[in-house]
Amino acid sequence: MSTIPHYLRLKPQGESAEAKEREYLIESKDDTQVKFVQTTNVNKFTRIFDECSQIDLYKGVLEELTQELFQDKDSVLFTLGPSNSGKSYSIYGNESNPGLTIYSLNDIFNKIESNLADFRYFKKHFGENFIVGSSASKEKTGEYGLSLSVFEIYNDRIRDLTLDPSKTQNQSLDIVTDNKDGKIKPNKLRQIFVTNLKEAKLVLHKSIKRRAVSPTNINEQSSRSHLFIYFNIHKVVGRLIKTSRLTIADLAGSERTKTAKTVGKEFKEGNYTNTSLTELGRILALMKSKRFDRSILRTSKLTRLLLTDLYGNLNQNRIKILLTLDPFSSISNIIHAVRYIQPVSKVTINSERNSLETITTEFPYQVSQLNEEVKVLREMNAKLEDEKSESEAKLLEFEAEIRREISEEFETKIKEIEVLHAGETNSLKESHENILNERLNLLSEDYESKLESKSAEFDLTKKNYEEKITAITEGTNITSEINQGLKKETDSLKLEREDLSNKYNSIKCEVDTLKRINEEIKQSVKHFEKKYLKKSKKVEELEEEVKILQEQIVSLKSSKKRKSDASLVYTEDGVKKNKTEETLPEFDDKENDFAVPFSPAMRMGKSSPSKHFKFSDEGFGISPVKKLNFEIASPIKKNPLMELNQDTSVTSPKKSPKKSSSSKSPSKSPKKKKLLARNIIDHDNLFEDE
Ligand SMILES: Nc1ncnc2c1ncn2[C@@H]1O[C@H](COP(=O)(O)OP(=O)(O)OP(=O)(O)O)[C@@H](O)[C@H]1O
Repeated sequence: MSTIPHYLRLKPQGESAEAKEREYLIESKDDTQVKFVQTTNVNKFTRIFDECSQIDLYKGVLEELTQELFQDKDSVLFTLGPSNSGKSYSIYGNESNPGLTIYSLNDIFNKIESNLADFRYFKKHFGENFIVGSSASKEKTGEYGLSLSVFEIYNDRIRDLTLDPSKTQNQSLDIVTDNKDGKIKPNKLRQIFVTNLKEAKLVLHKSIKRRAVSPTNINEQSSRSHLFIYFNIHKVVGRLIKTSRLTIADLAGSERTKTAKTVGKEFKEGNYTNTSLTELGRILALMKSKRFDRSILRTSKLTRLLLTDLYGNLNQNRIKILLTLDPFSSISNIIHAVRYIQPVSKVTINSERNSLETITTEFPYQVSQLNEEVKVLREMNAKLEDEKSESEAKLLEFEAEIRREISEEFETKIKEIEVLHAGETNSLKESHENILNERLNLLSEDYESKLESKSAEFDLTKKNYEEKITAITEGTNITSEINQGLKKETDSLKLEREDLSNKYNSIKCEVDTLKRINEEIKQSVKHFEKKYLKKSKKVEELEEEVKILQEQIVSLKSSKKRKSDASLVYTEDGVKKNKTEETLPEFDDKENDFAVPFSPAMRMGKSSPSKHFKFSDEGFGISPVKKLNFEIASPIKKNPLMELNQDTSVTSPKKSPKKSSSSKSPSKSPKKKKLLARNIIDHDNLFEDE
């Protein structure tokens, strides 16, 4: 006979100066017993771990349970202890000091990694709550598989920690027996299939991070929930899947709320924790009693999940408890925590390990019988489930039927009541109608008299208005006459305005024409002025030439006189006579005054006058000077516009109508022809002038 294995781990003092100042609360101790200060009792443990490494703890506590997983044995290890005493450290550890779970996983994978089965077997068996990662391979032909489940009990609610917290805010899973593996567990709890240590560590790390923690006076990151980890080893046996489970539970700190100085939410959490731990202690104590009833486990979720396994496995040594204490903390917390473990130390169990193997070899018939029984029971269970759902459906139908019947019953009752009250209603209706009629009569009389007085008033008002309308109509007639007169006047004014505007337009046109003419005249005057200046220049040149000619004439005259003097003969009467006097005509200097039009070229001695004028001995019938005189005088006397036209015709030899008669002579040069034409014109003009 022995007790349930229960271990104590003592937290080391720590290196900080503050830690070193703290009092050591252990009076005496060895490998299995410890006595704390201020206490009289000696506390016994299966083994006490002081200043031990993580691996030593694993080997001393969990290694055995891990190995037994492969012998189809379920195991439970849970840690107890005040806050900050090292429960989480022992179970998970840290990067440099991995905890019990990591060593256990490492051992599991060492066994199964080369013997993994195709995950589809497990998926098919467990269904939607069996989660397979992308790294899982189908090609495996081994027999094992490992899945992890992580959940917490927080304020008596169960939450799956493998799910995102946003999806599990108000989650509270029920506890059920899973038909697939026959285990008690939270309903729809996810099982995460992992194929190597790295994956398994990741699942653990992620899930533990989601655990409810809050600061207490003792620990900044105090775990406020009971955390459960399931290592499910699945084994393919023919067409069956066998599952054995290792449960590791990290229970919330068992410190007294007074020491933890918690308030509000934390105080409530503390109460839940303490209640569940007290319940755990109570049930552990009861377990040794013959009066123990399995139904007592149902009192809390913690006891149901932990002690159902404990109860079943009690005699098989597959349950272990680890208490962690900090011997440098508070004695009251230590005593408080030890109190939970005391009942366990008193529970004696059969040291003979009645494993399944021994049972199978010793009682093969009974085992096969029991297996048959289990099979039948499972079938019955399935049938009962079907019946249950059928009954539920029937219940719903039945409920609907009852509702229908009740509503029909109510309807008939309502009708009966209506019939009962029909007579009463009619008499009431009549009396009400009478009262109403009387009131209506009174009201109508009153209204009629009021209506009469109002209609008289209306007639009077109507008459007044009619008179006013007549007066207004008369006034309207006068106004229309005035309007007509005004209209006529307006029309005539309109006509007048049209007339005036027409006149204005024509005057405007005239003014525009005059302006244009004026502009043309201005242009002509300008043109003429230019021409006049040109001609004046020409006149000056001609005058110059005339002067030269006159000088020549004078010299010619004097030479002529000399010649005539030389030919003079005295007549009988003493008068000097020219020898040729009879043949020569009388020559009046003034009358026959002429000028040879020398061009500037002639004056320069480049051309002789004889080239331009033909001096005939027969006489000078036409005087070019006359023409010159006319040309000088005419621009001043004539209309400038006429002058412009004449000038154009004269200066343009092609257009001149007079040119044709004189230019016909083929013997004459163009210059001579021009001069000849001018002489003819001059001749005509001379006659006109005369
Ligand atoms: N055996 C040990 N060796 C070294 N350090 C330890 C040991 N035990 C605990 N610690 C340290 O003490 C601190 C508190 O430990 P831990 O968080 O495990 O306490 P806890 O009991 O889980 O507290 P709570 O219940 O409040 O969550 C941690 O920093 C941890 O590293």
